[in-house]
Amino acid sequence: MTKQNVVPAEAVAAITAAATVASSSPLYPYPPPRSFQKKYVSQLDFAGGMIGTWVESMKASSPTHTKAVPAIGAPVDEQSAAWIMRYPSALTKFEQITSASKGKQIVMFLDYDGTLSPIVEDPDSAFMTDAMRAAVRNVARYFPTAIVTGRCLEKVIDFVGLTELYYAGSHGMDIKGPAKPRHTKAKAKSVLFQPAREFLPMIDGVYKSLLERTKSTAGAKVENNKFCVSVHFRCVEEKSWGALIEQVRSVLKEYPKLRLTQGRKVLEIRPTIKWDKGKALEFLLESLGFADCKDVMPVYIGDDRTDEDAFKVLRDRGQGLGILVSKFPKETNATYSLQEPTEVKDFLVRLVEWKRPTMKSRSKV
Ligand SMILES: O=P(O)(O)OC[C@H]1O[C@H](O[C@H]2O[C@H](CO)[C@@H](O)[C@H](O)[C@H]2O)[C@H](O)[C@@H](O)[C@@H]1O
Repeated sequence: MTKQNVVPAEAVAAITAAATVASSSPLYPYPPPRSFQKKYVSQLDFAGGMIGTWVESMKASSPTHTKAVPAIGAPVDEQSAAWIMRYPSALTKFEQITSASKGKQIVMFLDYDGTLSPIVEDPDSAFMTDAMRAAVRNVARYFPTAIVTGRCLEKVIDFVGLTELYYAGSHGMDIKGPAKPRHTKAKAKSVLFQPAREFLPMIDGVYKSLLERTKSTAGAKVENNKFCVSVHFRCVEEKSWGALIEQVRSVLKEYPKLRLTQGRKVLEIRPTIKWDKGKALEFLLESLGFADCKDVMPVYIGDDRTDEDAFKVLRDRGQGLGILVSKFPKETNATYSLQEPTEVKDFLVRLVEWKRPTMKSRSKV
């Protein structure tokens, strides 16, 4: 797990300060400022006085006043225009993306919630549409494709329903490949990797304790994601967020080997190992035989803080590109943006349409 997902006390203070600025700025702090990312890798600072700052962090990551980026063709205000110049739409820059991929194998990495499925109140009802499923299926015919998610493997495979994909569940801590890999350069073998296996009994224990401890908070939902646990506060009244974080704190103080990070109206509890979606991306590229390969172009599409780890890996490698799914201007390590899952679907469909004639004309040569 990298530093940028951890939201320790001092970073939270910075977030709070930045959030004040955010009322006059189009950007809300996401991820926390870099100066605060380095120091805190695994500690969970939950001293009594920090509850308030956690609540501030929860508010800062759930903005309600930020202006949405206007849809393509709609009038654009100055601030959104500056953001969209910096992170242009992957649809309007489609040709730029495809020409960058000339001579290279695209490998597609897709986050699930907020990327393939719209964000909904009930995590068990976050279904993807049939049209999205068809788009992902078609993409996987032409490019090796992996779903990289905070969800547990079983649930996301159930939601997606495509056996031909690679899956990295539990924020990359549970990786599984298709039974019959199609595109791999490496000798075909099924991939299975679980770097946090030893944490399974601990995660089970913390899940049960969190279920018990948070049951008095109306709307709170605890989800067991096998190698990590999510505590959802989307349906918790804001006035109860402090009580909820205190309940989570009281459980986690018994588990120094676990840490707390934050996603979209969700608190995520996971092992302190240095493993994240970025590491999962690198692992999968290696498994596919593209470890030190120059002619590969990984494309990662995601909407959440945890996806920033993968965007950053691509930036640091100087290879491939990240596409942030967001209706709101955010700081990001991605290169391009898309506003919502329907635009993700449109992008995937265009990619297949672009690849299909290329494949046909090649086969005639
Ligand atoms: O890595 P992801 O695939 O983006 O998973 C991150 C979390 O996604 C889910 O929660 C989010 O989506 C829910 C359904 O739309 C929504 O109700 C919730 O507020 C969001 O945070 C999932 O339920 C979590 O376990 C994942 O950690």
